[in-house]
Amino acid sequence: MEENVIRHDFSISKIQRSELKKQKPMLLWFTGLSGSGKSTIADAVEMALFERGIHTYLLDGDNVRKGLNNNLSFSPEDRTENIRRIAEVANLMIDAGLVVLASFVSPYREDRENVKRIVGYNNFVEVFVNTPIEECEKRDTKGLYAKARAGEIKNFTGVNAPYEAPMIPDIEIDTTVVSVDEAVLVIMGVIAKKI
Ligand SMILES: Nc1ncnc2c1ncn2[C@@H]1O[C@H](COP(=O)(O)OS(=O)(=O)O)[C@@H](OP(=O)(O)O)[C@H]1O
Ligand SMILES: Nc1ncnc2c1ncn2[C@@H]1O[C@H](COP(=O)(O)OP(=O)(O)O)[C@@H](O)[C@H]1O
Repeated sequence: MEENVIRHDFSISKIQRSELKKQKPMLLWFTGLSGSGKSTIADAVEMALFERGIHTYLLDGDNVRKGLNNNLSFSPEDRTENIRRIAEVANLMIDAGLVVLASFVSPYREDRENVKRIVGYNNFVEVFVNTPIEECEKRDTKGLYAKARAGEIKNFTGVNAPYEAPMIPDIEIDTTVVSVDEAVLVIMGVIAKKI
């Protein structure tokens, strides 16, 4: 089917949309265990960008797994499809000129590689929120680690499903030693030159 779909060349380009917004679009990808601090830091970075007049959008579990991807489970195949769809949505948003922030466990290295392929390596910044599992489990903000330990969740990342850490992330943050404000400063420092 796909071979019969022929792309139409529209008049307004990605570059023109980006110039109108006076910003360079990109994807800031937050990966890490549940409870590591991805959403908290992504939220704070989005606020910092917003205050500087940057047009953003934050993709995370609430607006994706409850909507677009509400037919997907946490099996390896469904996680791969989850991340693929998110990457395609992020790519459209990049095309629209936005700075996109995405906060997903995204435990598989190959899935994250695929995100880079889809959006383009130059548009991608990987933030590894590398908080030790002991700390994530102590926080247990949603009570999910307790459920997973009790055997009530069968493939919970870090407990009974793998997390493949990035080899060379662009930014790495351990929230046991870096505060939210410090994390924002580090991230803003790295992306300031790119936007
Ligand atoms: N089995 C299992 N493993 C990991 N996480 C689970 C699971 N079941 C539910 N949850 C909750 O769903 C959030 C992770 O969804 P993601 O879409 O980010 O996961 S993935 O990227 O497809 O692996 C994750 O949210 P965060 O805590 O924000 O990371 C969990 O709260
Ligand atoms: N330095 C920090 N950075 C980010 N979150 C932190 C930090 N210190 C404590 N926390 C707390 O850890 C929890 C992280 O939860 P959340 O951001 O939802 O993680 P995730 O999105 O990775 O599941 C929040 O309750 C947050 O207040």
